[in-house]
Amino acid sequence: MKAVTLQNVHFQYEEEGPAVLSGVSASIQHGEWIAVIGPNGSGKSTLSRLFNGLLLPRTGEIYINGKSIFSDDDLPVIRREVGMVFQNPDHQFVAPTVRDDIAFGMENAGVPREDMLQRIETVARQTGVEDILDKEPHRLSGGQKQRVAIAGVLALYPSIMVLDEATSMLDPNGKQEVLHTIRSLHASSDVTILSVTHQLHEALMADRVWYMENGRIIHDVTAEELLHNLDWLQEKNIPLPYAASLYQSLAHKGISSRSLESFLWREKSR
Ligand SMILES: Nc1ncnc2c1ncn2[C@@H]1O[C@H](COP(=O)(O)OP(=O)(O)OP(=O)(O)O)[C@@H](O)[C@H]1O
Repeated sequence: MKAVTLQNVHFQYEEEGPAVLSGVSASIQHGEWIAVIGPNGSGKSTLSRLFNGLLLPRTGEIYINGKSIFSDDDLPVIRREVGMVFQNPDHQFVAPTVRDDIAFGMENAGVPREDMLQRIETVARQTGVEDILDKEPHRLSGGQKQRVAIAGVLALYPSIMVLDEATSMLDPNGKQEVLHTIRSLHASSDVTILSVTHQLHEALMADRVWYMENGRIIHDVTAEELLHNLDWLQEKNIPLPYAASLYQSLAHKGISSRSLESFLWREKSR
């Protein structure tokens, strides 16, 4: 059974409005990390919001861990199984301290108190927020806030985590902190990850990349395949990471640089 199956999914926000998703079919294996890239307005965020039924397709089917998003019985289960982290770290807090904030979702889900304490400890360690549990969320840096948001989602033991441009509002340090957290989560757990991003170097950290255009996934490739199609990426006006752009310039001059290629791979697997 796949973690996610999308079958010919169509979506539009208004009855007579334009098609936003036009026949999306794809699937994700358990434990896989998929990054979604593509131009503004191509439907990336909309697609990510279908994963936990925040939005429902007009037509088509979505199965999450084998359960249909259209089943009234399964939808509440799906909502528990899919954790969402959004772009703006300031919009995700409800409690006066980090600890209470992580506990909030668990209280709503009826997690027993002893389990809650244990889970807070575990997810705080996973996201590196152990030392700020008693702090007020609004006093934290952007990277810390997003890691607390991820901790709150992880505490509910999701099997799928959707991150919609979770690093885009962060400074370079904050981005690094959050990416480090996602990478170690991917390496150490079997949580399935879908991350929407405009940054190619972030997308290259994933196992597979979906490139969207006009409401369709027009490329579904491994990160390796993407790295070997740098010319195509440039045609699509996707800014290349510096090392990739240097590699491409040298390749165009007929200089093949094995050491730069291995550097790119080291960057990817770091
Ligand atoms: N709530 C909404 N109501 C109506 N139209 C919407 C709504 N949200 C998004 N859209 C439209 O749907 C299309 C896809 O938007 P979406 O945010 O999914 O794209 P995106 O690829 O995530 O874009 P970006 O990279 O700019 O975030 C756009 O044309 C957008 O204007």
